Amino acid sequence: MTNALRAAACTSTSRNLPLETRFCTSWNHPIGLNERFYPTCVQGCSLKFQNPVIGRSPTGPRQSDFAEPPLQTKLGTVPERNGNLFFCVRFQFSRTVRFNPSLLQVEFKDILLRYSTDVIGSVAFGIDCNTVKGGNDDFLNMSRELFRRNFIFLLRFFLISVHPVFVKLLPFKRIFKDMTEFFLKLMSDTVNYREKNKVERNDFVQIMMQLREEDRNRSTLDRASHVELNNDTMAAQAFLFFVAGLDNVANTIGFALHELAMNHALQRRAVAEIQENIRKHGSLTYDAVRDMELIERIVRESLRKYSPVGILTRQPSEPIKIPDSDVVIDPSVMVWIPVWQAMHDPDIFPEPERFDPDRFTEEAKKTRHQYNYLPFGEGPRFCVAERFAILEMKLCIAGLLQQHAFDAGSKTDVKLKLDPKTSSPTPQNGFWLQVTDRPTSAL
Ligand code: HEM
Repeated sequence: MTNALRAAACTSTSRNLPLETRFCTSWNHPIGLNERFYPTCVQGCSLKFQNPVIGRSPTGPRQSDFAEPPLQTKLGTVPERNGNLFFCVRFQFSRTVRFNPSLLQVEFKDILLRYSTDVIGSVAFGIDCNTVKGGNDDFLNMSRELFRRNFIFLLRFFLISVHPVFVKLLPFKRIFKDMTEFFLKLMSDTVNYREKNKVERNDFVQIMMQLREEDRNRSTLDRASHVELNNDTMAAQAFLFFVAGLDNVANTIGFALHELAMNHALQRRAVAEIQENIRKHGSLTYDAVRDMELIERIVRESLRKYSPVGILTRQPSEPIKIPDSDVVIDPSVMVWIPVWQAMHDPDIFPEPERFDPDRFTEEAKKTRHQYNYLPFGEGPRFCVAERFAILEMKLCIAGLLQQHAFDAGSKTDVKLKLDPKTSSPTPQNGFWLQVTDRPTSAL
């Protein structure tokens, strides 16, 4: 048994994860940077992994980049993407109606992947991919390639989960040569175009360009303490967003839609909340989406029941004793934190297979330890884009429910079969749903 597996085994027997308050200070991300492969976009050797001891790189994204008000302005481009999404659903809808009037069914997995690709393309790379409308397929092909479930994908995932040394040993840069070159060129073209034409957009590329400018004005000594932001490191950073923000988002929305289709009472409550907030704010604005508490609880419950992340990997920066035991985790040990298991523990979330957004009311949350629910991780390495992702998903669900009613159709797997070949829950047969137009009188 490897050290990592041993540590995982001992944490999984402990219901109160041994993270406690020192989670934020005493646990590092175990994957280190390997200069030789830097900046291989593909293996995430981006600024994220710059310095596992210090935590986030000073030039990497900051949580504040995703907090209001910048979040509000970044989201400005998302309704536009939502517009395309509705167009796509309508297109599929009219096509199915035309070909087979009895089967008004739409497969959402592909549409949602296109939606999240368009959002990340716009937010992280500053380009309009329009994949939902069948535009830039290069970008979409990259996302499909990235999540292709083949032997290399599984091997790569398994090996880097077991030990960070595999990030150093495996020639990822060579294996994913085309992908690496694609993203490096994309970033350098975008930055060069903006510099030449003095274009400014409200997106992540702009933030990185500003940080690079600030960095240039720092002293040489100051600059030497971290990696320089240049087109390559910016591409690596944006690529991390690309990896982190596609499948997770698409699947979480898909599972939520599936559960809403199976539970009409819940769907009616959700639609009532959407109607109320659209009436209050005039349309599906940022404020309207922010105020939708039930939709947020639906997203959070989808993240609990179908968490895209099964384990978190950490390495203690000092020996850590597991409370109420004689187990001490040595800093040389890599630890797997079984977040999936905690979120399916019947003592913490009774009847864990039941989809119940009310587990996330303020009162219900007070009854649990905060580390029992970790879909976005915790501590210095937690997901920088949590708030952004939640809003992106809420906006998509609210927009779809505003226009359509969802139901199970003949192609729907009422009890979704999950694909055993994937590292995060993915429905084997996609998200087939029966879709009907919601009468305008309902809104
Ligand atoms: C359903 C949506 C998402 C889930 C469940 C999710 C989950 C996570 C988790 C668990 C981590 C921490 C990994 C660890 O502890 O090792 C993480 C990190 C990260 N996520 Fe997300 N994420 C989501 C969406 C996004 C999106 C949309 C973006 C980009 C726009 C994003 C960007 C990042 C980045 C940059 C990190 C690395 C943070 C760092 O270590 O500095 N994520 N995410």
